Amino acid sequence: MTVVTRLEARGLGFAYSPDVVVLEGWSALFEAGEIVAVTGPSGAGKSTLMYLLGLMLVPRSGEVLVDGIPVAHLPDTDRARLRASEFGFVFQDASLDATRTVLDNITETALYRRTPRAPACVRARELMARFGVDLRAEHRPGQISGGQAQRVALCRALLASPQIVLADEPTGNLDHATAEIVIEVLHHVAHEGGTVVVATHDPYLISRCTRVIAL
Ligand SMILES: Nc1ncnc2c1ncn2[C@@H]1O[C@H](COP(=O)(O)OP(=O)(O)OP(=O)(O)O)[C@@H](O)[C@H]1O
Repeated sequence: MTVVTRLEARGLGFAYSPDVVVLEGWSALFEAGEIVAVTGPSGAGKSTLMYLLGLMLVPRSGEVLVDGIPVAHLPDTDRARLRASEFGFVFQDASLDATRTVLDNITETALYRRTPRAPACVRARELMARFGVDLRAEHRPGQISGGQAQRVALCRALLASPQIVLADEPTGNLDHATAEIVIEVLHHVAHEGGTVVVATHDPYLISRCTRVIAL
């Protein structure tokens, strides 16, 4: 696998409509081995920034660069491929498919990468055990708690051992002990050479990051 060493936002601008301008000329560099907290008041644009960095939204100006290569304006299929191979994304609301089991939710991204299901399930079960949700593998998202759903979303994001992990309020619904497990896993990703960006209000998570950027 290509080892990604750097994620960069260069002069990013984004607006949902002419009167909802969220970012203007926003730049930052995220290096491998870092856990960067993006903070700011509600509505400042943290989630929007994560969607831009995660190539789910296209900026109206500026670029996102992965290892110096501009990727924000690639065709949809190329961005989707890059997302599947290099990025793990944890959404603020977990965004699980209510019709599928927890295990299927975690392993579904393996399909996009054409990874065989059996090894994906082994890895998914390892992650579930680590986050304490292994007993919920056959449940549907409607049958688990918000904190469990958030941990399931983390398992899904980490399934492919991505080089870049973007997490929107990853400790938002978690008690201290579970948040600590999540933070340790994010540190492990960074220690292995990954780049981690978290959008958060959580003072404890912020204190455990290696750098803080305020929006
Ligand atoms: N789909 C959308 N359409 C229109 N406006 C939107 C949309 N999503 C977000 N916004 C607006 O864009 C701005 C930034 O929203 P965003 O969710 O990125 O902020 P945030 O900093 O993550 O907030 P929070 O901390 O409350 O999650 C807000 O004013 C929000 O109302």
